[in-house]
Amino acid sequence: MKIGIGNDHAATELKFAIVDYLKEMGHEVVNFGTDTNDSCNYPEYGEKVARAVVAKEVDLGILICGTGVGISIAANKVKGIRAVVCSEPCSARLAREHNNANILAFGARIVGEELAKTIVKEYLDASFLGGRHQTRVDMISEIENA
Ligand SMILES: O=C(CO)[C@H](O)[C@H](O)COP(=O)(O)O
Repeated sequence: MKIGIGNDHAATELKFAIVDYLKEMGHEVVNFGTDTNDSCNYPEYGEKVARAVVAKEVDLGILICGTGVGISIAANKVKGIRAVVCSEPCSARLAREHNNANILAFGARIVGEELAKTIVKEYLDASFLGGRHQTRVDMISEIENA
């Protein structure tokens, strides 16, 4: 898959580790994040990845800030985005299976590198189950269109 990744200054090292991990797994990665530790503003990167996802320039997005919270809030302002913050792998898998989440977010100040990799793997290995879950995802889209 082609994965868009974005991060702020709190998550630069973890971003590099996740980029390497994604490439090891055979994914193509587009880096929209900062590559330095200089203080910056997470909404910029959340929006960039979100717009790439809705434009289908990438298949899915991964966002990392200090907590994963702010950057996912920013991404969720873009129509069509279902960004989720996950600090453990079960939620990451179910976010894909039930919610068809198109962006995974987590916090570099919350999860360590190995846990982050497990969260990413569970998310990417899962597939949307459709059925009753499609009905609910459609209802979320209707809220956006109201
Ligand atoms: O987690 C975040 C947003 O949810 C940011 O990474 C965090 O707020 C940055 O904080 P600071 O400027 O103090 O490094």
